[in-house]
Amino acid sequence: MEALPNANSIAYFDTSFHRTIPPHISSYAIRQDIAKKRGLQKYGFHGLSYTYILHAVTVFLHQEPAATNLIVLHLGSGASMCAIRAGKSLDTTMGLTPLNGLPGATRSGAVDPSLIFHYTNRAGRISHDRSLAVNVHVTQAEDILNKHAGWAALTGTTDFGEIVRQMRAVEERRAAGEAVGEEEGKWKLAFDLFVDRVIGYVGSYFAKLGGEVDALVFSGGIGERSVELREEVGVDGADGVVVDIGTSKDKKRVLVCRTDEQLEMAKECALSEKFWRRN
Ligand SMILES: Nc1ncnc2c1ncn2[C@@H]1O[C@H](COP(=O)(O)OP(=O)(O)O)[C@@H](O)[C@H]1O
Ligand SMILES: CC(=O)OP(=O)(O)O
Ligand SMILES: [Mg+2]
Repeated sequence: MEALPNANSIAYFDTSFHRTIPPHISSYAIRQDIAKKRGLQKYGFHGLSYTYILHAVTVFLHQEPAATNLIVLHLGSGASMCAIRAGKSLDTTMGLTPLNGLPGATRSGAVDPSLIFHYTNRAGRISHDRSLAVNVHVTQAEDILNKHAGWAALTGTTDFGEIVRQMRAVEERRAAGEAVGEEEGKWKLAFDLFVDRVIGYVGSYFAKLGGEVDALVFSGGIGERSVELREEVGVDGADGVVVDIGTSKDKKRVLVCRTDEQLEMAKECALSEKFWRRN
């Protein structure tokens, strides 16, 4: 801003791609007058990434977006998934905020919302007795679930690659007959927990798309690089912007797409006529 004081600043909303999510999917089952007044609905995130991936994948498949159904996994420090029907977002795992859905580096992902009240209560169960409240205000719960949960809370690292390496090392030590402390089970717990949530949404989105899925697309640091995770979700593979890594057990196409949110923003700016008009 200081270096280019006369430049226009352009903001892109990471939620725009998800504006096509139908109301019965984007609404929460709460009073709708309050929901509308306060804007309490599913917005979804990683929209720039999904826009980029949809374009790259449809070019790769030689298919029109309007004729393409995908299940896309954006698995990075922040992780989400998207069901794309006829080139449009039908559902996504993040919600009103990025907290919902899959766990991530420091996010818990979906939890039973009542967990917050149990977490902040000494008794471990809901009570109206204030003396039982621990020194955690409910508003702090949002911070805890966003910034002090996920891999960081489960294992002490935010690096998923490290979790996979440690899990493998433990398995090797076990196989060699070495004693392994109970605490070392945390690596596998984090890995398996993530795989479980991912598979849960793959199944849900497969059903929502009526089984008509052109491809399952892996992206984000974990999706692009973790062969272990892809194997657990049912597939395996390589390198390039979009790579065909074969078919899953049910004969669905599996792709890996190196996503690029910055390039998507730059492209949208470059292609928008209005940004090139002189004032
Ligand atoms: N080979 C790998 N196996 C598993 N995880 C990996 C591998 N390489 C990178 N990662 C993980 O990818 C994550 C970062 O993904 P990225 O999409 O760059 O995140 P961000 O959301 O910060 O942009 C880190 O947790 C990193 O450990
Ligand atoms: C919503 C979002 O972009 O999350 P992250 O930056 O963690 O990927
Ligand atoms: Mg990210």
